[in-house]
Amino acid sequence: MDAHVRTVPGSAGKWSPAQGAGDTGPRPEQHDDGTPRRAPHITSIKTTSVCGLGKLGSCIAATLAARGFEVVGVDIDPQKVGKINEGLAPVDEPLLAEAIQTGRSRLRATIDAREAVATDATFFIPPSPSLPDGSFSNEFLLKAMQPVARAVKEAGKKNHLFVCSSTTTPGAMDAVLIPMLERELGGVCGEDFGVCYNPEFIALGDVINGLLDPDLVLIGESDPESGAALEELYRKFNRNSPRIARMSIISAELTKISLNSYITMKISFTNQLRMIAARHKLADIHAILDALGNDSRIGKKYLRAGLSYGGPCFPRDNRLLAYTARQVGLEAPLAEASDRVNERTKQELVETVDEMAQPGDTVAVLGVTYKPNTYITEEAAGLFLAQQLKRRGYRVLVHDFAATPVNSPSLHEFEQISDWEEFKTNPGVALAVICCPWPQYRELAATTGTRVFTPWHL
Ligand SMILES: NC(=O)c1ccc[n+]([C@@H]2O[C@H](COP(=O)([O-])OP(=O)(O)OC[C@H]3O[C@@H](n4cnc5c(N)ncnc54)[C@H](O)[C@@H]3O)[C@@H](O)[C@H]2O)c1
Ligand SMILES: O=c1ccn([C@@H]2O[C@H](COP(=O)(O)OP(=O)(O)O[C@H]3O[C@H](CO)[C@@H](O)[C@H](O)[C@H]3O)[C@@H](O)[C@H]2O)c(=O)[nH]1
Repeated sequence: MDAHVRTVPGSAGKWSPAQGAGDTGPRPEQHDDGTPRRAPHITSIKTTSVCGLGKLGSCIAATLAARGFEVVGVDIDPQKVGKINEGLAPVDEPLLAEAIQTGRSRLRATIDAREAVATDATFFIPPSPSLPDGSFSNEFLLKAMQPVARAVKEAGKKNHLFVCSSTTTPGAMDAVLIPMLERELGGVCGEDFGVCYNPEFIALGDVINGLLDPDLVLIGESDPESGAALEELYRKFNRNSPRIARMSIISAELTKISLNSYITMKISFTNQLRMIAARHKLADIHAILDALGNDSRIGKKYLRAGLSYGGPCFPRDNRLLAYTARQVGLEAPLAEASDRVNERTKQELVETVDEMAQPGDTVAVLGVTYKPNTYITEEAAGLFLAQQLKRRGYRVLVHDFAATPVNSPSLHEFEQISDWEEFKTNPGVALAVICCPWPQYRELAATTGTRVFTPWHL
């Protein structure tokens, strides 16, 4: 069987939108051989469990509890479990502590995954790190799902709903994760138990509001009953009335990475245009982008001239689309070009700074996170610049409003600017480069002897 287009086991052939309760048409009552189709008997979801209480999972658990659902949180990290049980936020995220307080009477956490069995549905949200070929590892999802499946089997439970919220390689749910569940449970997915693929479109720093008021809820479903149960949960959970898009699991896996890949394409287009405009003395990239953004087909969002995109999602989700194309014998030149332009954007920053100063000079790199309001430095332009300048023989000072050597160990190799209040009035360096648009950097005074380079045009 083609691992990337798996038929729904036990249903009449390939999943089609007509089988989704959110779309039109009746669900198939029979298999191809005429035997009656069973349904997994999933009804209303009142109690939930969330496996993986990290940056995303802890927010899902807390907001579910805050919105009235009973929640059991599961994590292999006893510290995160302990924090939740003490009513404290296990990760730094605005509004998370408040959500935990609001839902405290309905939220508890454990390291014992078997406790998830007592709930109607389990959301799985462990890491799915990138592998060197661009695909995402299934290892943590397999390890998180397996004990829950075993416990469901031991309990003789028939109607558990398994919801995967981690980002997966398209095809992995059907080729790897569902077959594991079928083996462990000794049943057929979509008949004896249900599976949904349900990634969230949240941005770090705004996760709680992003979960409660999303533009889109995406549900890939093994069968209409499972999709309908999850849709009903979201109708109670969301504060707005978002579009709930229901589809096959492979469609949802492709939708998830396509959305991020489309936006990275937009950012790279902007950077390409910025580099072209920079070669024309009278061209103003801001005037150009402002005009372009007025066309409703383009829009103003993510059309800001700045630096490269970074973080834990955009770069790797875009590369995953290219991997997914290669797996079916195709190229994804747009995704690959976005990646190349992004790498070129990083190099261009280093070259520009190298033209403004010289090895031996002291350069302050201000903002080493991939965006404001987070401590994450993964694939951040500022961190890349600091590393490259140090290699070229500059003395590099680093500052950030959230990232420190403690929460971002890659900063250990740099001298830190610890007192921003003092530095901002008297920088005393050859050059200061604002690599992340934290608004506080607007306060940086232009003083004699210090040049300030602001690629984000704060
Ligand atoms: N952070 C984001 O902005 C974001 C956004 C959208 C999607 N995602 C996706 O969500 C997933 C998780 O991301 P994250 O940033 O929350 O990761 P994270 O590393 O912050 O958290 C993962 C958590 O899972 C726990 N864990 C690991 N193995 C486990 C197991 N077997 N059982 C239970 N818990 C286990 C870890 O201890 C950790 O607390 C990834 O697939 C990521 O791509 C993340
Ligand atoms: O005009 C812009 C806007 C943003 N960025 C950069 O884009 C990156 C990502 O920013 P943002 O989207 O705010 O943060 P993320 O937390 O990475 O969220 C993205 O990745 C998540 C994980 O997949 C998705 O759920 C979200 O929808 C998606 O926005 C950052 O480096 C920004 O500097 C730009 O370069 N130009």
